[in-house]
Amino acid sequence: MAPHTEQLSRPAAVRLSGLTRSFEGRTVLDGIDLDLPAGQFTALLGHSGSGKSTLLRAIAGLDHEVAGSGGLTAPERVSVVFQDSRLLPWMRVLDNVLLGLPGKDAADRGRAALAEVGLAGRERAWPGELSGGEAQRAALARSLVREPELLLADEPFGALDALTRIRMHALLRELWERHRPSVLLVTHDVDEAIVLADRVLVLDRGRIGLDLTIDRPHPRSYREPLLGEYRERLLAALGVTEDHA
Ligand SMILES: Nc1ncnc2c1ncn2[C@@H]1O[C@H](COP(=O)(O)OP(=O)(O)OP(=O)(O)O)[C@@H](O)[C@H]1O
Repeated sequence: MAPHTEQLSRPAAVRLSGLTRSFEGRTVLDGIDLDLPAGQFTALLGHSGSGKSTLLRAIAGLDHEVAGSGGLTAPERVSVVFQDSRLLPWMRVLDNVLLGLPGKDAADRGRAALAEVGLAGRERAWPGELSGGEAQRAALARSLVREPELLLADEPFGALDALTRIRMHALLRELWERHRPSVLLVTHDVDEAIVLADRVLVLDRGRIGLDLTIDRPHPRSYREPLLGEYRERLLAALGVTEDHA
């Protein structure tokens, strides 16, 4: 894995400067400064209500009321994956993947993307016929076929069972290795962040409370003892002590 210093020398895919967001007078994001270098896999942790989705929506360009002293830059091709697949139930899986995709070779690209996520042969299935994990695979295919420079993922595995989650982790990391988009993964799960990401941010009281580089080779295992040190630092930043555990 490239060391953090090397990553920082790459051009920033996302640059936030003084990003602020309030709802009804309550400040949720309080002047966030952040660079996400191109091609970096970053995870964002934080308590429920800390503003993770708000930050992600701002970066995705979905929030027009966000304010910033120096602004917000993000790449043109951005894909977003949510906790639910958001597949349209009246369209077959391949048509969901292709929705709005230009080009004569779109269908071939869509089929290739489905094959990449392990859904070859399911092109004509209806979303309702897919399991939760398969639906999320289809959602990933829909994102990847657009060749995003930035993939924003908001708890994409939050609704899946533990075994499916582990398989999806391996798949996401594999897809990242192959396509190298910048990734910002919002999660509640400290282990998911440590196993997948090369950099983990903790959002706390409207600011980035901790910015941690996970300098360990991939693939990583949850049982890897050296990851324990990162886990402890992240849990401490989240205010989780042994008493809470
Ligand atoms: N459209 C909105 N109107 C009013 N308040 C909002 C709106 N969107 C978000 N908030 C508030 O902003 C705060 C941050 O919400 P956000 O969804 O970003 O948190 P989160 O860290 O993603 O939470 P969770 O982990 O539970 O999904 C919450 O207190 C929420 O109620």
